[in-house]
Amino acid sequence: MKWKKFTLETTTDAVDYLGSMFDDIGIEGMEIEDNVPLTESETKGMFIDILPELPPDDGTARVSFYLDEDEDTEEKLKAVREGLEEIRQFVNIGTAKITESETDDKDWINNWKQYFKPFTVDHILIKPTWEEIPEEHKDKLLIQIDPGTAFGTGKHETTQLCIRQLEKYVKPGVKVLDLGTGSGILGIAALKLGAEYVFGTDLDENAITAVHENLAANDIPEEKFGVIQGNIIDDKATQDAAGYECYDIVVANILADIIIMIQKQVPFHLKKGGIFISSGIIDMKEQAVREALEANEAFEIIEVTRQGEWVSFTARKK
Ligand SMILES: C[S@@+](CC[C@H](N)C(=O)[O-])C[C@H]1O[C@@H](n2cnc3c(N)ncnc32)[C@H](O)[C@@H]1O
Repeated sequence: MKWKKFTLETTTDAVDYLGSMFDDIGIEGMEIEDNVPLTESETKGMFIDILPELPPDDGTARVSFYLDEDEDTEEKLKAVREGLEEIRQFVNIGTAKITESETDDKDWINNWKQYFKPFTVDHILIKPTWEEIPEEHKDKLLIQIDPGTAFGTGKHETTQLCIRQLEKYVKPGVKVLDLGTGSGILGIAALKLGAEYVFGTDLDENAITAVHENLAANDIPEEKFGVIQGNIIDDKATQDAAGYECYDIVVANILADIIIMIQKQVPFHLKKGGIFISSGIIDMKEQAVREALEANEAFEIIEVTRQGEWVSFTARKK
């Protein structure tokens, strides 16, 4: 589908009003560029390690919206301009200059799919659900994935670090807790490697749908993989749903800062002697995670693995 991109120069005070005006006239979605610092909870909700340095907030904002090439652009822009005049009555909307900055052919939701091709991690073949099995990999252990809008194609170094540790520690019949399950790729890998049952949690509601779809794609019965939206760090309902001291392995591929918090809770869910595989740790945060694990009397670190700039710690519950 072809889209036309329009960018409006405005103020941060006007942004909320613009959103509601766009809704009213049927423009779906908008992109906001401003220099307003993120709040602590916004930062926590983002999957990034290092925040970019922003120039000071000068109260200006650039708001972009997209119109389908086939719709009547002039009519929509007229409605936008009328809406702007109404908003101008009660809030400073800045210059309100609109520029058509780009015409592009994009399908943002699906474009990434052309770059997701089958690949192997040791003897495991990970392939998108829509691709054929390459002839030369017919003998591999197959995992089929469509992450949808959740995280986890398996391509990321942090996921591969976890898969390799799962290959090492999953024995037939084990129970696995997959924290930050995303597409469910790690839980599915564990089941394919012989695990009896997986329980997954994620903050992202899209993960729940993705896990169900990927279970179906891999012919895995739903009862083998329970999944809920929730935060095991501080939510008692999520902790109860996961259950206590019943897992042989806990795997968590999340950010270093989250691993530091989550490792305090993990021993309550692991059996004695159980294994905690943690990943998502950028090398500059390795020492901080190491210190947290060493300070946790329940754990002894048994292995540190690396891929690129990413680090994974494997610890055993004493
Ligand atoms: C890097 S992705 C990992 C996805 C998948 N497990 C993989 O290895 O490819 C991290 C996931 O953790 C989730 N997440 C972040 N904080 C979390 C928390 N406190 N509890 C559960 N999930 C969390 C994110 O929503 C995201 O889906």
